[in-house]
Amino acid sequence: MKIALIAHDKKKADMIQFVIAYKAILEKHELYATGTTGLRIHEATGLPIHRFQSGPLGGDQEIGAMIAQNKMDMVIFFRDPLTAQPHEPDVSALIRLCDVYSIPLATNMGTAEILIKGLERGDFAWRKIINEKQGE
Ligand SMILES: O=C(CO)COP(=O)(O)O
Repeated sequence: MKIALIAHDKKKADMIQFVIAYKAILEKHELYATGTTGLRIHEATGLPIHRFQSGPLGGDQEIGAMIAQNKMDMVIFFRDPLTAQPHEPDVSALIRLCDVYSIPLATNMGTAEILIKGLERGDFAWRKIINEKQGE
């Protein structure tokens, strides 16, 4: 499964903690991230991770484009709800596309833990069925 990991600056420490805690599960999947989040995760865990542009430079939109092509299976996006982002339209667009395509999305640690545990349990096998139908 293809999983996108994104965190705003004040949430990056939470994201690293999360990836370390669930490394054994996440390492079985293909990981993608916005630029700085991906770099920080890679430095902290050594996990291979495909990095897009930094969020403010288009990274959210690149991940959105993958969703629109049905090439992303899950998004974990630790947003900072207390800081204005210069690229807020991109953030909203990414969240909107998750809803358009019914892609599982967690925007905080509590929900992310449930998604990851569900992933390990096989709750997202339906995504594989959709991907196989597309010949992925
Ligand atoms: O801004 C972001 C998401 O909206 C995250 O981008 P970075 O991972 O490059 O900091």
